[in-house]
Amino acid sequence: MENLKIDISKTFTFVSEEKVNGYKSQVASHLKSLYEKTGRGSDFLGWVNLPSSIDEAQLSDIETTAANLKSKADVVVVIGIGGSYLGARAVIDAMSNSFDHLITERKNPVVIYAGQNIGEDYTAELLELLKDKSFALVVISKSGTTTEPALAFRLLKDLLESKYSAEEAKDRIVAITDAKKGALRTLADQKGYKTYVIPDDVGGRYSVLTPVGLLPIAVAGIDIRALVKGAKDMEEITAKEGENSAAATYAAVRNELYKNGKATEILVNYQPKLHFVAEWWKQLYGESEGKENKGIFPAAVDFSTDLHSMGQWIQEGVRNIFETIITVSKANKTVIVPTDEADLDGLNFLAGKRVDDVNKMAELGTLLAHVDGGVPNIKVEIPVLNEYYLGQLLYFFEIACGISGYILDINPFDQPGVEAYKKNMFALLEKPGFEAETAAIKAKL
Ligand SMILES: O=P(O)(O)OC[C@H]1O[C@H](O)[C@H](O)[C@@H](O)[C@@H]1O
Repeated sequence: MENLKIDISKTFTFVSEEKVNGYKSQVASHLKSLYEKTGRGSDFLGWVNLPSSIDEAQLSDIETTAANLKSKADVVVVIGIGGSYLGARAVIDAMSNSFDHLITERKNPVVIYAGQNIGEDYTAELLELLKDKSFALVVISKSGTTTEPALAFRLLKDLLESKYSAEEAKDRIVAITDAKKGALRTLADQKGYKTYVIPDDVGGRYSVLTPVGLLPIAVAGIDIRALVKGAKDMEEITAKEGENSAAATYAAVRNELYKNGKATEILVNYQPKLHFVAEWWKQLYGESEGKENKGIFPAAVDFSTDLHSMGQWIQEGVRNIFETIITVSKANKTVIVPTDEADLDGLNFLAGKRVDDVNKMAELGTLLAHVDGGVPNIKVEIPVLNEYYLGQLLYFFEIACGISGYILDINPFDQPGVEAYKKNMFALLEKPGFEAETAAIKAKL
């Protein structure tokens, strides 16, 4: 059976193959540190063996809860931000019909999101919409104290409790949070919600294969067993192949490119369904590596859409970028370009071809043009877009991120910088306990 593959040959006019191979011994030792939990941030390595440690009981419990929510609700609102949001959305968007929200004959509820922004119009429109819908809530916060999801949950819980009896409202809420700490845990225990625990040693951005990702994904009717199996196989492949694995190669080459002035990595997809995989990847790499004044800036584009907006910059702008394409070998569905007698659009030369053939030539043509234009290219390829290969892809990026962070010599498992905005926001909002910060920030205004 085929597995995820990486091709870095189109980086070798910019960095030498020899130099990239030169990372192997340090990559082997970083992998050892990850497996033996001896490197920086070693308290947060629970994700490394997560795919192989998820058991049947956990999977069937999640499926049962998902079935319960499906039987009750037409709309399930997943409340969370950052790592408590992006993994679920990445998989749900990748595996759902592109027009899912417009499909009326449904087997599964529509999954929508809240708590990932503080837009008042978004919030008002959501509350308005839900008034007349049968809905349920999955609220996710590892810390249990993040402002954005807490605010959204307060509002949505109020609406739910005004619509249903106390007992029914309780049965329409699932909370995913810390085992003991945080306001969400206290509330969930008091109200008697069904809860799932986010393990202490799994950080938000590495939590997609815990109930954080798996429950919403299962609610959307997506096969979580195949997803976990894909991740488990990639866990095994990486452990077996070590410094020669695809993940090790990716970590090594991106660091060598970075050393040679390529400070921005652009993740490219040619399937709009992968947009949120890139958003998930941006958090994974951005929060893991952007510290101590170091780190590749993770950016993303959707092609061919963005070739008509960002393509010019990528082709001819500052030469400090490289691209990583996620390529899907075969589309799942078939659309053939028809012949048109008049051929006024001049497209008859494409007649009989699949739309994916056109997409693939756009991909290859762009790749070659960008390499010619001074943009090194890494290709990460999966055979088809399904749950199994998404599982491989997610674990591949996670383990590569751990290795890459260690090559960069930072702690890839903390995010101290995120606190700065929170502190200012609380000071500006005059949160109790922030009196000194409030006085200090007001003096700056
Ligand atoms: O799950 P939570 O504790 O609510 O955190 C949600 C997100 O916000 C934080 O500020 C962190 O920077 C992220 O790493 C985290 O994923």
